[in-house]
Amino acid sequence: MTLDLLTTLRQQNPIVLTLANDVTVQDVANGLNALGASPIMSAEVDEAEAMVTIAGAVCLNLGTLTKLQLAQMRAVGAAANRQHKPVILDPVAVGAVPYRLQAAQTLLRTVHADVIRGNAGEIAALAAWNWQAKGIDAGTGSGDLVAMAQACAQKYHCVVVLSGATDIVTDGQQVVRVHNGTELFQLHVGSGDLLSSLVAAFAAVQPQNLLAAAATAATVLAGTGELVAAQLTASRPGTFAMLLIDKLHLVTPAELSKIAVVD
Ligand SMILES: Nc1ncnc2c1ncn2[C@@H]1O[C@H](COP(=O)(O)OP(=O)(O)OP(=O)(O)O)[C@@H](O)[C@H]1O
Ligand SMILES: Cc1ncsc1CCO
Ligand SMILES: [Mg+2]
Repeated sequence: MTLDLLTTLRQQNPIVLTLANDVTVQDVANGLNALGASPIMSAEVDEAEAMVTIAGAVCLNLGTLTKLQLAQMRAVGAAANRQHKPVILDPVAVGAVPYRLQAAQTLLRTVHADVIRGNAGEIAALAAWNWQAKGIDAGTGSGDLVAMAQACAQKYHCVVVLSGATDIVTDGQQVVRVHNGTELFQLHVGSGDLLSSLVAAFAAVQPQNLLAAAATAATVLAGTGELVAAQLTASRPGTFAMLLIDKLHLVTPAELSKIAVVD
């Protein structure tokens, strides 16, 4: 993991195609843009191939899925696999809604996800581990989160980012833990959606090392949130969300290096 990748990202300004959810689409677009990537969203299956051609990576977010959107995700995902563009999957709420878990599993049979980014409840569901997810939130469960993330990565032959108080990034063997962050992320809906699209942005500039790309994305978002939280005198989720966008634009690799707790 190197934070110099943030400088590369800002120099290259990669196009990130996100098939977003209806709830957080604007936060995701603004977060990507503020950091230094170039967001594009799409809702039309017929433009799938052309969209993937101009993108450096794609993020498929299941947050408000419909049958139409699933068909679009199959088309975009297949095109990205063919064109060797990294595919990031955000399996929103698959731990809470069986329909979603089935939809994600079906999608993963035809599309290879290079990175899956989810909270503990979502990764547990994909790995078929016992857990009680709650809606879009991680929910409760016990067990070794690292082993769970590794099991999911091995099952789907991909990198997994299991986010939470500690973000766990693994390719099934190697493990990177990012200990930065702030509880304010949990009060701002869509922090995870943004993380998934930032993973895509870093994957676009470092496609040959997705473990490092994902770990850098996790460190940049968690570290930036931590820097913002340190400036707030009370728990203010609205202000946090606004200042987070500003700080994603201004934060430097040197600033993040000083506070990063990564092992
Ligand atoms: N308790 C916590 N302490 C510190 N940071 C946290 C905590 N919980 C989550 N984060 C950070 O929040 C970001 C989003 O992760 P999270 O696990 O909340 O995603 P999510 O559940 O998919 O969120 P959402 O559903 O709102 O999109 C990550 O950068 C993670 O490090
Ligand atoms: C609240 C919510 N519902 C579906 S997606 C979403 C945003 C968090 O992923
Ligand atoms: Mg989420």
